[in-house]
Amino acid sequence: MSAPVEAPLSVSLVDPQLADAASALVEKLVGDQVASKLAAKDASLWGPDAQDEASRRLSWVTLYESSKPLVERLTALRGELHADGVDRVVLAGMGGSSLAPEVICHTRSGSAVGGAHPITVLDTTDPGQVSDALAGDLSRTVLVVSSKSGGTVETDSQRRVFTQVFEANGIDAATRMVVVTDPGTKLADLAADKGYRAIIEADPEVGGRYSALTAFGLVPSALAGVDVDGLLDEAAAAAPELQRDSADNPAILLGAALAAAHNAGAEKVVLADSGSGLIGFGDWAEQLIAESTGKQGIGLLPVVVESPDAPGFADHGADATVVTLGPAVGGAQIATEGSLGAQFLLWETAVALAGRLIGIDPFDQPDVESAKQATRELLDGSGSDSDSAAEVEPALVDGPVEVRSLGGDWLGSPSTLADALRALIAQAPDHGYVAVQAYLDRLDDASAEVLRPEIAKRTGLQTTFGWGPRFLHSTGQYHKGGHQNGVFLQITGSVADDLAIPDQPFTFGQLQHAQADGDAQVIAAHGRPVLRLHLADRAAGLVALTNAVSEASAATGRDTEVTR
Ligand SMILES: O=P(O)(O)OC[C@H]1O[C@H](O)[C@H](O)[C@@H](O)[C@@H]1O
Repeated sequence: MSAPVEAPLSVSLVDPQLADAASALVEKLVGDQVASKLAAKDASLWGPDAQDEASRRLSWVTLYESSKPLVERLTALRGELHADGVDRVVLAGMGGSSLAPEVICHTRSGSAVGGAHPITVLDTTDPGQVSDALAGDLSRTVLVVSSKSGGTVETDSQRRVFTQVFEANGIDAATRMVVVTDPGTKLADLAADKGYRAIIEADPEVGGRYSALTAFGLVPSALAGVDVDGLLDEAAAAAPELQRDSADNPAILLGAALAAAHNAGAEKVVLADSGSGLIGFGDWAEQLIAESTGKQGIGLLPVVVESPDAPGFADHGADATVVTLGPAVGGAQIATEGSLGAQFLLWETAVALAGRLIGIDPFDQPDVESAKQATRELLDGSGSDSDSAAEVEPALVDGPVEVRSLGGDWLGSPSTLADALRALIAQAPDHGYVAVQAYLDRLDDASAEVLRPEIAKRTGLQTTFGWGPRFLHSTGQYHKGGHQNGVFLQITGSVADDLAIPDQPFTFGQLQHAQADGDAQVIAAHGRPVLRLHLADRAAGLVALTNAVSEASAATGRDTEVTR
């Protein structure tokens, strides 16, 4: 048992106008006793249509207790693996099955029990990035295969290739596989059949994005050396405060403020870290907010920015609410502070409460499946090739960048990449947003991340950045289900060395491109413009693209840089 945890948790509504707008909603939540009803797992809180789903999705409110028995088992498993010389943890998992352990491991690497151990999170189909993970020291590697549904194609593909490469290196793959999944999935059956090292069943009554404190968050983190008992204690220490029907309950304040902002047209939630010490928390919150609320044409769009100084934060417009994780700085309207375990529970509770106030079901994700379906059809050949972005002749080839468009006849006849970017930006309505979707290698092509602040600075539009296919399991729901005012910049890249997926008729490279094509088709079918840029040379293409963004801003009429 860890030492008792003092977990000061606070939400400050710094902006008086927002605090004022939120106060009526705070009163309503308190009067309706929503916090205590949620603590009692009352599934009726989101209305009759959501009740059935909610009745199977509320175990997250007490995970700080129900996950405790896992701790001992995980400590023992880690000890056994270490005794075998296995201390490199690779995690195969998407969305809710990898975002929380990534934050936990990075945040806690300084406070790990018995010394920190690295974790490699593999939430990608990029052949280069998967190959790099395979090139690590396999003699010391355990693969945690995490999937609630047990059927996610990225995770299954990673499991297949690791199995093959373990065996090729003379390692019994079954001894290196730890599976986390819901009871009764086909992954659970396969793991039992093959005699995998461990099968850890997760609580099926918790959805993926609320599963930080279930086996999905705890197994990889504990194997990587994190004190997960302490994390649960942090959440336990915060719980009484979050369950109180009181106007100073931090979750009530945060949920009411987000809903009040949404209802006043400030539906983008810009998240910047201001010294919280929680590394990557914004990426975890992004999935929680986008998938929980982005549906029925409304919702909150999370925009994770580099710092409170980054474009989109201090210079935000009336369409955005700016939030610091950590102390309020740089014009923050809301600030949240607290330990990691406490902040997981705070944000989960606040988003569930905001969902009630906005009028959506926070536990479903009705638009995620459409892109998966389109990808499957492209891979099995049942989709029409003419629907595939890759099959369309480029409108333009500018140096290393091939330019195509989907979602209407808006591109015209660009003569440069900068023209094409201008045409895309011109499609954004006032208070719209730009989504940059990079189907590239998150490590080797990391320079792509500069596109977000550059585009935001030069257009004055809120701009998000996501690695594909990672974001499909996060903001992907919002893009299709939320406010339909986005324009989409999709980037794919050439594949130098493709990687086969054992016993599948497609490679990682083909899967990655089919995921890009499938999502582009679905977004275009919603009538939204997609500019598809294929980088025939990734490094040169990213340089050309960054230059084109500066060039394009000179004539978009949206260049706010000069006016600031
Ligand atoms: O854990 P899995 O079943 O593999 O699912 C991984 C992810 O898949 C989908 O995209 C869902 O929308 C996400 O909420 C989920 O986290």
